[in-house]
Amino acid sequence: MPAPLKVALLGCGVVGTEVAHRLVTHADELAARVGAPLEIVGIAVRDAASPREGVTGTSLEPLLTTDASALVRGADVVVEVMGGIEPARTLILQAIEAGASVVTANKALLASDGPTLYKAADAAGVDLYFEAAVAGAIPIVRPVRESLAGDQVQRVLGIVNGTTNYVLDRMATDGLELEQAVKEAQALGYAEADPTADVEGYDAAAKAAILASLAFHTRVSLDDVAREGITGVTAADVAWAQRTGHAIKLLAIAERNVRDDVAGIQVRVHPALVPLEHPLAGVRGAFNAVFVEAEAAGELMFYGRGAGGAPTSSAVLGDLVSVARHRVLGGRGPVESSYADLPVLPAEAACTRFQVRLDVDDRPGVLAQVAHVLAEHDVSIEAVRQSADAGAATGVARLLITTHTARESALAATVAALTDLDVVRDVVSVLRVEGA
Ligand SMILES: NC(=O)c1ccc[n+]([C@@H]2O[C@H](COP(=O)([O-])OP(=O)(O)OC[C@H]3O[C@@H](n4cnc5c(N)ncnc54)[C@H](O)[C@@H]3O)[C@@H](O)[C@H]2O)c1
Ligand SMILES: N[C@@H](CCO)C(=O)O
Ligand code: NA
Repeated sequence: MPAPLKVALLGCGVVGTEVAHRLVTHADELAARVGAPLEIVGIAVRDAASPREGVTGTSLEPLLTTDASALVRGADVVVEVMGGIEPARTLILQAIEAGASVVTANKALLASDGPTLYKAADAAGVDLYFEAAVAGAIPIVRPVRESLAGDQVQRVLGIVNGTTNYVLDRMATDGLELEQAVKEAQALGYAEADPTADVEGYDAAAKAAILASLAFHTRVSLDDVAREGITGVTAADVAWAQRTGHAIKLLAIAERNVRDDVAGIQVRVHPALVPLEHPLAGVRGAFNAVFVEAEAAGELMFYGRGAGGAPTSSAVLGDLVSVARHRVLGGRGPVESSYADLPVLPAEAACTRFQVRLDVDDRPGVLAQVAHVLAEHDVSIEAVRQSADAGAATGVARLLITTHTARESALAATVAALTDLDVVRDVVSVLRVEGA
């Protein structure tokens, strides 16, 4: 068997500890799969003296170091699971310059500065793998980068944030308000003490940017993603969604689109109504799923755990085995593919169906006025439902309007005009309908 490959781990938290353990526990099998043993040469942490469950008192403890820079220079493969932009970015670049291949789980870094890393890896002739950065354990980066490399991806719809999926699911199953459900997610360790990155959609937006880059061979960064989190979703929205045969999901959407004869792509993250018959509607709890529509393959769905130490370590170790095999056998994996260079179209160009809930005066002619506003803005109505809803006051009717496909900008103008009508008391909610 060839000499061991030196593996440097950056970070020994939720993911790093699991990766280290599995490297030790399954050392023989991993060596057989790679064709060489994988030897951990060090684990970089902020404070080597602080006690760590599963590390302190084990054979891993002497490997802890606070000198990450020195560690990356002597490695064959660097596994970055520390997170954040700096020093992760500098350390990855140092590793690449020193000729090491890199495996990272860092979606935030890839979505903000991926091209710098890809370019450096390409120039140095080393691998940069990142399966764990999107939807944790679910194989999705590799299927899109490799298995679908001969196809034309048209659209990707993903539930890529487990925390928000858990929260929305709890709102649906027990009628919880958002705040209550977030507290529950925090108690279970899904949501951070500061849940902003999850509930405001930043985490999903980073993953959307990475998926869109891969699917459409185009550079897409976090700034290109139109983002709306779930903080505006109420228990009433969820109940109404159920009544009309939908689930509310936070979706990451990347799709081909055409605007003013210009072919481009659209990347957005927002809560959406998904018909209960759609496979994404059945993704419960903290699970993730990515639904891909490709020209030849048709519809595909990838489902599993998007977070957690063990599931995420599965993706990290899969990447580690791949890049290590390349070092043993020669060759490399795919490099960045951005040849298509499609423009990222503005959010207002997105086309989808909408469901608008309105409280209006309950008297003759009101429905006609409302319908006229939609017609004026070229928004076609698919269905209208009127109910004397519990929550609504006397003399007030609640209208639920579902539109045919309309442009985001047309819908926004419609909602503004509806708000200005005297007969409209309140535009209670506007939700996009996806996957229909
Ligand atoms: N936890 C998950 O479920 C999950 C899922 C997918 C991807 N990820 C990604 O994996 C990465 C790690 O996540 P985690 O949950 O294990 O984080 P964590 O906070 O549990 O662990 C981070 C580790 O990195 C170390 N570290 C941080 N900054 C450092 C620095 N400047 N110098 C030295 N060491 C430093 C910390 O000491 C700690 O050991 C992140 O990029 C995250 O986005 C996590
Ligand atoms: N916080 C993320 C996990 C890491 O990306 C989630 O809830 O899915
Ligand atoms: Na993944």
